[in-house]
Amino acid sequence: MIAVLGAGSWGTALAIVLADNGHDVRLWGQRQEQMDEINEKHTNEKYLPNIHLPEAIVGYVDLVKALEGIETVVLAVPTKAIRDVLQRVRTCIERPITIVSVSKGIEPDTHKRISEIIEEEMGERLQDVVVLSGPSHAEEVSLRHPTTVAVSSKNMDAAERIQDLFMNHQYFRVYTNPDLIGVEIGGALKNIIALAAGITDGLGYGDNAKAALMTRGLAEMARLGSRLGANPLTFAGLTGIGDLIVTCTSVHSRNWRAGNMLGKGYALDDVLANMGMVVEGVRTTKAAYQLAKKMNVDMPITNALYDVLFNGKDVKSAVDSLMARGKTSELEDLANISL
Ligand SMILES: NC(=O)C1=CN([C@@H]2O[C@H](COP(=O)(O)OP(=O)(O)OC[C@H]3O[C@@H](n4cnc5c(N)ncnc54)[C@H](OP(=O)(O)O)[C@@H]3O)[C@@H](O)[C@H]2O)C=CC1
Ligand SMILES: O=C(CO)COP(=O)(O)O
Repeated sequence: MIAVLGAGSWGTALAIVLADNGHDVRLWGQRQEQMDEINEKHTNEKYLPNIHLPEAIVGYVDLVKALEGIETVVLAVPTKAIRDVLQRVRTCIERPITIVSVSKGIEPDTHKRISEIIEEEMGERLQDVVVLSGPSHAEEVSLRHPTTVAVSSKNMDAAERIQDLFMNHQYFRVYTNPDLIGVEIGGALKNIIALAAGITDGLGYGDNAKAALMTRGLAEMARLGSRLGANPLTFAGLTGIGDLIVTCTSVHSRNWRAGNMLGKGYALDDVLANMGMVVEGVRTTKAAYQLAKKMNVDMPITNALYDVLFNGKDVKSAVDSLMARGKTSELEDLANISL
């Protein structure tokens, strides 16, 4: 029995994987009518339209009941809700639990990764935290289309247990990667680049601009990541370039879609109000901007996006100012290693 906290797109899609793998799943959400829909109709139309959910998924609105006797919890709420949800979880459990973190972001102001927030909030009530990340749109996972992700943890035995839980030999393939920092930083920062890629698409620029953003975006992801202690090679893997590709090139991506609307001239508040789902890249842009300043790491795309999102800079001038920068070498400061 596994509990999945957060009945949005990703929590529900991962509940399907777990149910397909033979597990009973308690899917916890905060709205009674949504849990009734899951239990009576076996659907979650708002987040995964036209998908029939396996009957092994049972919706719970009562967190105490959802967590009764549970040892493994998948945490699938937006990053801004994580502290609040964990503070409630802590009071509901009697023994330490393993938490699988599947949310992607960095916290503004504290600059903590999600696994660090989980450790801080759970204290002694935490057995292990395992991060699951990679190129994986919920919409495609729920259709059982072939998908690959990676898991990482400070305790790789725990990561392997979670690999076994999620991996199946039909459509969901799970790799391990011991580089916890790289896995989390890649998954968080790719959302910034996806917003930027959406903007250039919205402005009507073509494939050259998008390839430039993705490549130079990956360079700045690796630059900050390696300064934080990540292995630069992780950025060439599923949780780096893999997730960057899927997020920058897919209409499923909420970050790309939000960027696309900004590129077409819509205001940020209207874009977010109309999305109806989380756009993590906005909050992560603030965190990465602050972190890059603090650590003196050059992140031109992140800085340009920060100006668009938080200083009202017009999108076209943000792209123009990126192109107007002084000359540099492609490999300069690419990673915190000597080349
Ligand atoms: N969607 C995807 O394909 C993927 C998403 N992710 C990551 O997973 C995380 C969750 O994203 P996703 O599922 O897509 O988001 P959605 O916007 O689809 O769903 C968010 C869910 O979280 C719930 N929620 C929000 N705030 C709270 C709260 N305070 N307490 C309890 N529940 C809350 C919402 O409930 P309600 O409906 O009641 O508002 C909703 O069920 C994000 O960090 C995202 O980056 C990672 C990989 C793939
Ligand atoms: O992380 C994701 C795919 O791997 C989902 O991206 P979006 O949040 O942009 O939809």
